[in-house]
Amino acid sequence: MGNASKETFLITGGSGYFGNRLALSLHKKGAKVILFDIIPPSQELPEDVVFVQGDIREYPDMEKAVTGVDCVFHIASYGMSGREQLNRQLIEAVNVQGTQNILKACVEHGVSRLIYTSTFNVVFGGQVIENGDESLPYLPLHLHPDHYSRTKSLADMAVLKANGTVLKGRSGLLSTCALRPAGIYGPGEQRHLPRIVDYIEKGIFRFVYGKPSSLVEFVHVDNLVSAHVLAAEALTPEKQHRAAGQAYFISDGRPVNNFEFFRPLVEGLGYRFPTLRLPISLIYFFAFLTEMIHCLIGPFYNFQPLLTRTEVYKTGVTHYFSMTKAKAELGYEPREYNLDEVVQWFRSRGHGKKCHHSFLSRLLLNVLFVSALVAVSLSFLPVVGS
Ligand SMILES: NC(=O)c1ccc[n+]([C@@H]2O[C@H](COP(=O)([O-])OP(=O)(O)OC[C@H]3O[C@@H](n4cnc5c(N)ncnc54)[C@H](O)[C@@H]3O)[C@@H](O)[C@H]2O)c1
Repeated sequence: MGNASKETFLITGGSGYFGNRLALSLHKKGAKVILFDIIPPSQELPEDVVFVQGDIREYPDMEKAVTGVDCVFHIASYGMSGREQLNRQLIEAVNVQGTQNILKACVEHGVSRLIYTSTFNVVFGGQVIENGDESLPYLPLHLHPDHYSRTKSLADMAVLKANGTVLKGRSGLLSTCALRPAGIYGPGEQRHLPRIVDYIEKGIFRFVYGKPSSLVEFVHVDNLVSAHVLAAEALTPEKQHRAAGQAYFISDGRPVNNFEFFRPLVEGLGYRFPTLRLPISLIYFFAFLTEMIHCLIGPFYNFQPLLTRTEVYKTGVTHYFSMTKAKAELGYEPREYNLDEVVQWFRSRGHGKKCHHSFLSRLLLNVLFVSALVAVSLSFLPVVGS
């Protein structure tokens, strides 16, 4: 990794799944790594990896953290999935104001490189995208059905706009870029996989939805780490600041049907893959109802919605991107991974089918499931007399 072994990297959101993995990789290469997060890392870190507890919403915290740093990986975010998606104020404060604080702190304290971990969602809002590239415009902000995607988009714009800002107190400019990953997977991933395994184990994963030909993408955590390391290099003068002011989509480069992608996990844990396929419009409506109900009773009982609308189209509507720009400009070469290590990770923690449900409990689950479906379908019908 060139000169990076002598450099100091700050990772915001460093206690999260991806931030932590990036930290370990940079540390292995001999770099000095500082993790910045509101919560301490859940895993033990090598002794010389520094953890700074702080909040990106607090500018003084950021000022302290960036002092003496060569390059920032801005990864901290809030509101991506589940019930978090519905906490609008916090999402805005972390994703937008937090990003502005970091950019300001970099300029004020002479940090010359910043890589932002963005998302596919900045251009995707439920429309079909086949082999899209970075020339695609941002999705108009009012079309984002969820706050997370809208605020990630605002942060992505702010980061790219800050590229070329004159640094205070030293010569030089701030170089920034945005990496826009697909859904992240890998052993120990905590955001999506445990929820999916929970649904499989509770017998809720009994159907798939959308067309079998719909394609989405994922990125293995280590491919995403390599893209970030390459992006940090591509912002240096040695690489002619090649990535400065640029955005890159990052995935494994293998479009796949969302549910087929998870088949090895379902079957690897000893469960039957569902054969029932439902129309995506029905599931979208169900997600809409769940969000409405959450809106009403969320302040008293903040339950985890089964699915949100964004999750429905992220999993059921075709959207995949070309890796040509990342390959050409960053030298990104995704390695091939499968879900074997993920299955092993869950199995080694006691997951996997152990015994068969009794006939009665299976019957009860089926009755519950069919009743829920009938209730949702009936709510599509106009009310008699109205
Ligand atoms: N997980 C995915 O599938 C996915 C897909 C596309 C993009 N991304 C982006 O990748 C990045 C990493 O994702 P992840 O799954 O590792 O997320 P994560 O939730 O595991 O990590 C985010 C970290 O940010 C920290 N954080 C939140 N608010 C903070 C604050 N105010 N101050 C300081 N730290 C704060 C959290 O404590 C957490 O440790 C995020 O920016 C996310 O938007 C993730």
